Amino acid sequence: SGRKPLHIAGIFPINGTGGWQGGQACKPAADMALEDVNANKDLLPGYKLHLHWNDSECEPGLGAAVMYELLYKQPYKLILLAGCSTVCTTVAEAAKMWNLVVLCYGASSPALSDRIRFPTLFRTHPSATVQNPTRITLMQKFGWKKVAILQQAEEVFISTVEDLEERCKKVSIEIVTRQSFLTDPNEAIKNLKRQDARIVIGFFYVVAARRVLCEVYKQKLYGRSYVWFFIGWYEDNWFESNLEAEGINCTVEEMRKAAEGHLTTEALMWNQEKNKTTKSGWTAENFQKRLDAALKVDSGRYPEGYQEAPLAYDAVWAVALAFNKTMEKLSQMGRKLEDFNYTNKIIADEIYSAMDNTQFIGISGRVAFSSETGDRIALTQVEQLIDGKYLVLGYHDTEMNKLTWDNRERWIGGKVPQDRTVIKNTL
Ligand SMILES: CC1(C)CO[C@@H](CC(=O)O)CN1
Repeated sequence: SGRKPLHIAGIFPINGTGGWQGGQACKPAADMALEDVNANKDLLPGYKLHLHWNDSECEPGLGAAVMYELLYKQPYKLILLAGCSTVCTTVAEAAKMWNLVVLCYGASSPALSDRIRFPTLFRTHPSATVQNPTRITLMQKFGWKKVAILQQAEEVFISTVEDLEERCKKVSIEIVTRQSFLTDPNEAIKNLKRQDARIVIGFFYVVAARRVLCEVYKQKLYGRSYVWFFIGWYEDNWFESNLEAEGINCTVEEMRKAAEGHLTTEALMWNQEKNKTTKSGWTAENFQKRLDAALKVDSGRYPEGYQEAPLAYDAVWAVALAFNKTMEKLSQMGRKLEDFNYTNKIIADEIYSAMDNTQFIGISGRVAFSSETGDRIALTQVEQLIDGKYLVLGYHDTEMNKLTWDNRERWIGGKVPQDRTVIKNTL
């Protein structure tokens, strides 16, 4: 095609069993974006983006080895895409030695917001802390000033809870107790009961969530006097699947009873205006049809990372838009993007500032990065499990601190549960 190549590196978690194998859907989504970007006449005229990639299996050690290989093998790469928090932590900490911008499409860990440790990191995947302002807004909306925390002892949850505690303090919401567990939640839940916790914010992966829910049933910490917040990105029927396999000694019925009425918060990864055309020319709806065909999901089996596929697609678009801006700027300085060779700080700084200012409407919604942390700015969604089905209750825009609410919430006792035992005056 006679177009000059612009080489980028990509690390995707595809095989392996530990962590998140989201590359299974994110790599095909990135390929779709490359196709669209290279077919777009207005973008990178005279150039073609080339993606050189490998599998990290969501293992940081393998991710580091794959990164060195991608960087040391000619040709030089201009930017590094990566997924999985553990891999992004490793590659983003090293990337500054090559003056490389790193763009993570699948990393939720709050630790990655540390600009000192990760000076060149950007993410199209929101940090897990993006849900905290939404949790606070819900507590204020329903008048809950005393809440409890139940968390699994994992780095991502520890730093998310620390952020939530800081935010609660600022608005004088009291954390009556913070219980954590490694794999068995029973003792922690017993402590919640002992402290008469009524509003509990949960932070755990889905396997632990099933153990929590069964123990909540056994200890009767559910129903009209309790509100549980769970993370919203578990699969829809998480509370009634895998019970045998995971040795959960509750029936589906008991799990449903304990789960009824709980709230969830999650970051939005698919543009809610399904038929609004995005920068790529696709609507989220048509993108989904195209992705389903590419992944052959007619069998109903969705590969891991399906939820996050728009984040990988938009990451490639962000690279193309940032490179476009960089090339224009560099040509005024008599330099060329393709001359970048890991030591040219001037070109590296132009790539950085172009990425920092990149904003567009993507398949995952408005894409923009916070200047102080490189974090994705995102909307969150609130759902409630009503009659065993998740219902969207509303959306929260953390930037504008605006809650869009449909008033569809339902409480088992017909009224909002209290955050503590209300002592009726006996007079
Ligand atoms: C929402 C989820 C599942 C959170 O973990 C991300 C993976 C990671 O942070 O390692 C992928 N997206």
